[in-house]
Amino acid sequence: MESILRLKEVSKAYKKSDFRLEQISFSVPYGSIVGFVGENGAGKSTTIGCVLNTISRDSGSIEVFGREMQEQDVEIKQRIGVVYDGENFPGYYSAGQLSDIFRGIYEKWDDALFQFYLKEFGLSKGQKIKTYSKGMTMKLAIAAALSHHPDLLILDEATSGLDPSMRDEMLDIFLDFVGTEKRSILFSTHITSDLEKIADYIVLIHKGKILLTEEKDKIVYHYGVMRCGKGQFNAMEENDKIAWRRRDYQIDVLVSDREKILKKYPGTVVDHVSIDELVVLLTKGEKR
Ligand SMILES: Nc1ncnc2c1ncn2[C@@H]1O[C@H](COP(=O)(O)OP(=O)(O)OP(=O)(O)O)[C@@H](O)[C@H]1O
Repeated sequence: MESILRLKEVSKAYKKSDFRLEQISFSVPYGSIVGFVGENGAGKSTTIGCVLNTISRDSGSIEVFGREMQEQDVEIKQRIGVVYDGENFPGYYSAGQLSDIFRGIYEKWDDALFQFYLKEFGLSKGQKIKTYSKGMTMKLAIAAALSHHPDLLILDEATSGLDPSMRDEMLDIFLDFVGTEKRSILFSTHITSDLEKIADYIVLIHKGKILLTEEKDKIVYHYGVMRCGKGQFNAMEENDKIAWRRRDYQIDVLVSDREKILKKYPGTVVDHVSIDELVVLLTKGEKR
């Protein structure tokens, strides 16, 4: 399948900490939303920094729109929209002033679309950004990122400051965005319920390594968690256990094919797994 973004064996070590990204490989196919998950400090922002060339990688390759991004690749950067958690713009500007600046930077800057989003998100054009609430600055950053018609949208915790109804509205906007099959989103977030709603793939990073790349529907519909006692756990074939956590009275075992496990071990309880529980089992659990 063709990809809008492809990372191959990307590694990065920081001089001032022990953290290292180790051989990160994953792809973002055209027309898809890829959820990028992992605990605090797992390496999500570092990976995104490598993609955007704000952090220099030590080795590996990154292809965007089918070609390797160079350091000052203006053409590729025109086609990427980025939203960070936190300060995206200097606070002394107003949304109206931002629009004047972006008109000069982005070839495809769309004033009408930007005005539309400002209205839609209830943002005033003249108010200084530093007087916005956190949610308002995030909405503004998303509006600005969408208004230069990017083909790839990179969201680094971009929705964490939004209330549930606003997040829901944003998810619809993101789904519309990828609807044409020509655009994609790399969506890093801790709010995995949002990914359950809109992601096509989940990429899990842990301590700088990719632990899982999987279709979201497979996780939601096929994976499961078997709740078993010691006897049931010991009777299970090793190959059926992906990861497990021992609790006081039961052991939770992550399995990749819920239906198969239910048939193979009759009378057992195998729940559907949420992305949150999957992440916990894979990052904190024991493995074969
Ligand atoms: N400039 C830097 N120098 C040294 N270490 C750094 C630097 N930037 C980040 N790190 C370290 O790299 C690790 C990964 O950080 P990163 O921000 O990529 O994680 P993350 O998955 O985005 O976390 P979070 O979910 O908390 O945002 C952390 O241990 C962090 O301390």
